[in-house]
Amino acid sequence: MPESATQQVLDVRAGLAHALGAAQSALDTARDRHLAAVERRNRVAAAAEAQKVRLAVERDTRLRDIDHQHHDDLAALAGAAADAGRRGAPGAAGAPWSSWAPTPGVGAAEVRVGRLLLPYEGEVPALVPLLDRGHVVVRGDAAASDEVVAGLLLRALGTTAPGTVRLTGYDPEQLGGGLAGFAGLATAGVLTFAGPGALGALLDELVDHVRRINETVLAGEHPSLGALADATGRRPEPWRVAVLLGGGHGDELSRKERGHLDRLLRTGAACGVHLVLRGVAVPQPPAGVEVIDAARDGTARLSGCGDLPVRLDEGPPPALVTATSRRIAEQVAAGPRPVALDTLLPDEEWREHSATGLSAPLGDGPHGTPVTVTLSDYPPHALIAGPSGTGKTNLIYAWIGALAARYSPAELAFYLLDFKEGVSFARFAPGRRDPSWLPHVRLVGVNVNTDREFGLALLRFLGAELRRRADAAKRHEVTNLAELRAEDPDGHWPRIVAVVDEFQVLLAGRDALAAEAVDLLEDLARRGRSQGIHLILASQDVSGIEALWGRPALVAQFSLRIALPRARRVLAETNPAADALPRFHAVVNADSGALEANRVVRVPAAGDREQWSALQHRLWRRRPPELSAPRLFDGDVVPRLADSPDFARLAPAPTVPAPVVLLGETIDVAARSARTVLRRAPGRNLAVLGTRVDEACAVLGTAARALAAQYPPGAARFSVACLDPDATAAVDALRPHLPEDSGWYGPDSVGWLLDDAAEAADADLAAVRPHFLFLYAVDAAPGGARTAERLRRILRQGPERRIHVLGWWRGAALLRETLGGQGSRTDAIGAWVALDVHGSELAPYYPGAGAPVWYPRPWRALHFDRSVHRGAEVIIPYGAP
Ligand SMILES: Nc1ncnc2c1ncn2[C@@H]1O[C@H](COP(=O)(O)OP(=O)(O)OP(=O)(O)O)[C@@H](O)[C@H]1O
Repeated sequence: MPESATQQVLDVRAGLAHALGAAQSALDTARDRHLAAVERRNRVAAAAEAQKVRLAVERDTRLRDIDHQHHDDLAALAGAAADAGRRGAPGAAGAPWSSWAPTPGVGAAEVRVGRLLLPYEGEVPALVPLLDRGHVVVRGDAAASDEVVAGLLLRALGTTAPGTVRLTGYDPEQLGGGLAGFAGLATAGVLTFAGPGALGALLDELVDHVRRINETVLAGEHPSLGALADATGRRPEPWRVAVLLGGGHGDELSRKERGHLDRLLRTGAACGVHLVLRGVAVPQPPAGVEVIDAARDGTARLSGCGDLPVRLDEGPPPALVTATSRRIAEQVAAGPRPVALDTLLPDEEWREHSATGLSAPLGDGPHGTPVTVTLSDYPPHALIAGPSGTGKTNLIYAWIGALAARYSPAELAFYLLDFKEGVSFARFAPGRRDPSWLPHVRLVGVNVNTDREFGLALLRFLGAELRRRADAAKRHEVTNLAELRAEDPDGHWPRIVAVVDEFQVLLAGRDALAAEAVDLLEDLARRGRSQGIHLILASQDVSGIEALWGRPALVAQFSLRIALPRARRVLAETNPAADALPRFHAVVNADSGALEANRVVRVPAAGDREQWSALQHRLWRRRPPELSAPRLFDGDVVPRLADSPDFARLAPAPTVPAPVVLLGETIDVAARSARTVLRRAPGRNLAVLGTRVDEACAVLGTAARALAAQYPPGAARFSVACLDPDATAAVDALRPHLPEDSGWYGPDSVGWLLDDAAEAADADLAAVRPHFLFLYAVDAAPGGARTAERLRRILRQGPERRIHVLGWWRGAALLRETLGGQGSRTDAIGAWVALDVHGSELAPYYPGAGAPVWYPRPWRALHFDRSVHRGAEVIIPYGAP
């Protein structure tokens, strides 16, 4: 056993040991597995953790990306909206008040009222459509609404040309106080108010206005005024913005008014009629009406901005409103900016023919189309009226320019006379600064207001031309200018246009001159039409011209009527069109002023010298070489003997049967010299009468120089006696112009001269050579009755014997004394020149019962020569050579 037991023990031990070992091994294995599993689990757990972190990061990144994208999209949208806002409301339509200034003509489609409240740092303006687009209804908080209305109006005014937006305010609650800042506009008519009871009338008027625009302006051709303006570049009618500030009571409008209001809200915008309503309920605003709901906190909802809240701008600073209103009113009062003269000029100059008439545009009509004016058989003559400063002269310039550019001088000739103070037509004649002239102009008369004779001279000249044309027509057996030109193609038959500005001066007064002028006018007006002679008479006020209205037949010939703003009576009595004309506009009416024939024309500025001279120089350079400069008659200029064509023609001749004495310039179209002929015949003496030394010396000096120019040396005897010290200088100045052997006498020596001449006058035979005695201040000759007796003998008998007195008496009565006193014969004085002597004093030297009409005026004289004159003529003494 022991052995076995031991063995057994050993076996058991071995078995145990084995089992232990196995167990140990299993344990180890198990442990290892456990460890591995733990490790694996740890790894998995760690991986799971990392994944979670990654996911979170990923999610955050994605969320951030989405945020950015969202933000960018929003910014892009808001930026685009802001851009669109700036484009839609440029300049004064959108600028902040701090830097606001009017930007007329930017053509804003919308105006800014505030900004959208967006989570975006840039600013997106909130805009509302107004001019040409729609209407605005403001509701809610009263103060905020007032500010919105003020802002809207100021922006509308600031984006348009002054005067092109007309406001009407209806403010029954505050009686205009709601628009107080804009009151300055009222002075220029840009803002008018409808009184508390006048809403109905205002709406009636606006509805009528819309109807008129639709019928007469749009006339089915354009859908709206805005479209018409886009198509033509011109806007014929202003915008009318009616601001109705109600009290917020729903019952304010009658049914009719409500109907009108609805109509205007629907149809007004196309016709430029816009409503800005505050406190006037509009239950169902139609499309095109923007509704602004203003809250007390300065936010608002705009119907055009959906749900986006809006922060309203503050109202414009009151000082800005008043200053802008004042400036706009000033600009409106000053009138529109002028159009350029060039708009009247043709593409090619001098292409037209005047055989049947003269047509030229005078400016443009309301739709921008030129308004053409024609002078022809009908209408033949024009009457223009415009109070001072309304542009009458400018209109005449424009007309002359438009005609002169179309017709060559062979087709058209102008005779221009201006009775106004000043020299408005002088620009057409060569001057000191500008030698050019308008080639068509044949005569320019300026500063003729005291020389009505010049107007008469023009009419006489035209009368003679009329006869010449009528004779030519008879010869060619034709009846009018067109036929004459066809029959006589080589003849020079331009149409004549005679313009007389301020013609009432010519016709004023009830004297012989006015009577003759009216007769001539009537004849010219009646017969001139067929002979191509057209009259344009212009006046500040034709209504006062009795000479015209007493002759309806004369007035009827002037069927072309042109009225400038506020001109009276030139149109028909029932035609008030001139009253409402804007500045620089005219009503042209080719049917004697009948209402239906009115055409309104905007006249371009032709007064500007630069624009004018460009045209005149161009035409002047093209003038035919044979054309002479026009005759310039300037009543303020003293003519010079050296310039006298008649003086230039005088030359020494072997025999001089009819010695010519020149005296001064006549007032006529041809610049003739007044003359008297000292034939060998009784009475051929000349008396100059009056106290004015310079003029008397000028007349005698001219006479002496003219006579001297006709004789070779020694062929005539010249004796000069100076008996008034004031005449010494003039007499001395004459010396170089008279022959060397002339005799010069003073108070001490004049007796010898008179003795000698009286003796020769008594002689049986005439002197071999003529003797001319120039006696300055005859009445001052010493010697009393003896001198007078000798003088009488010389005056009575001298001319028969070639002894002629050219004497200056310092009064008509003094001459009478020389002749033998009251009742004595005066026929020894065959010709006289009166200076400051009244017409009545001249009666003894004037044939017939009456006396000549003569009111002395500076540097003018009245000349009468009983051998040739029916009546006396006014002359202008020649001045310094
Ligand atoms: N169409 C126009 N556009 C711009 N300016 C004008 C126009 N017409 C006239 N004017 C300006 O208005 C002023 C007065 O014009 P104008 O001398 O022609 O008037 P008038 O009626 O002849 O006045 P008056 O009889 O006192 O001379 C001038 O300065 C002239 O340049």
